[in-house]
Amino acid sequence: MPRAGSAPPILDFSVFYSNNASAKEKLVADVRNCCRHNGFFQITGHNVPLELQQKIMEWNKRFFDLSLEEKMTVSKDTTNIWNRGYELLHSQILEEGTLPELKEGFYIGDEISKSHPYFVNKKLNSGPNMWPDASIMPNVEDFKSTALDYYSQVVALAKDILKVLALTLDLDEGWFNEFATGAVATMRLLHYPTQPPDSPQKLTRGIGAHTDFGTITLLLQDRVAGLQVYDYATKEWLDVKPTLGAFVVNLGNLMMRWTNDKYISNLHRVINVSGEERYSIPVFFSGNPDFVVECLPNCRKEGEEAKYSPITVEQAVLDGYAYSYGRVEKFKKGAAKSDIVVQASELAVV
Ligand SMILES: O=C(O)CCC(=O)C(=O)O
Ligand SMILES: [Fe+2]
Repeated sequence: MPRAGSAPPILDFSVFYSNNASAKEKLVADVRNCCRHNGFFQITGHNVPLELQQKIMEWNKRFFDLSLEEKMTVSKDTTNIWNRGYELLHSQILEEGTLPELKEGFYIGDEISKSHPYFVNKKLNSGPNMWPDASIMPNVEDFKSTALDYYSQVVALAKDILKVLALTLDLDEGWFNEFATGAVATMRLLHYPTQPPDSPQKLTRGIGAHTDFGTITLLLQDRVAGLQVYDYATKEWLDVKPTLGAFVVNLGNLMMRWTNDKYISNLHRVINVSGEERYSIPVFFSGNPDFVVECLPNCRKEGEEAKYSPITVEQAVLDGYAYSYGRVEKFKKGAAKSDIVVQASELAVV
């Protein structure tokens, strides 16, 4: 476990909070295997209540049900200097050679003010959240408190998962504490309209094949499938079917870098051909922006070189953003259009 060709397993995280040492050891071993295999696993038995997951998912739907004009009142491009608020359909291309993505989003982070040092110093695009006006969204206070409660509980869970990850690497359980203090994490509500039947199959993506830029991502899916993880052994895309109450956890590029590629930050994508609207909520845990990530002590042998040079969390994550959003700019200017068909058909994995 896990075998080649099998979807990310569901692990019972409740043993982390128990006194059962052998069950905890088994959890650590299972997580370690997943990290080495494809960097994906799912967890149930965590402390985030099902009702809270369902409530934020309801708000997710209600937000995207607003008219375009209403959503544009909290557009992230009206500020264009920090990464909060509404993002239009077709704003990203994460997979080279595919069309702008069939998804819209709403970015939320820590509820900070304009005097917060992370905003003043433009740390990792942090800034005040943008909430719709009550004239547009009655009961917006409930949206806000639900979103912030959910956000803080998922961030707390991410910190517990980091403790398990430390144990998988034979490090002290608190090894990531300093990195996790003052951490930046970003949550996005996502809506994937169903793919129109006449859209080009090979070029259309809800989100193109990509790896996440940060450290770990905790994803909540609603009941509509569409998420797929690439399996290198079988060269197949594996469906990650939604499971009530479960979080999908995956490692990001920073964790791969940190472990000298011992752990995998894996390709995944969303294609929504279900005929239904799909909603999901990833929380991207980046870490303290100023923390310097360098090869962990026991992830290379004596005398062996680290594959990557040390980098701050901030630099690593911003590089990832520039890469994906830059591609859309290129596309809009028409520069990439002639390449699209060729590149997409060359992909071994479409
Ligand atoms: O919506 C999903 O299921 C996946 C989202 C995702 O991979 C991302 O936002 O990075
Ligand atoms: Fe992702």
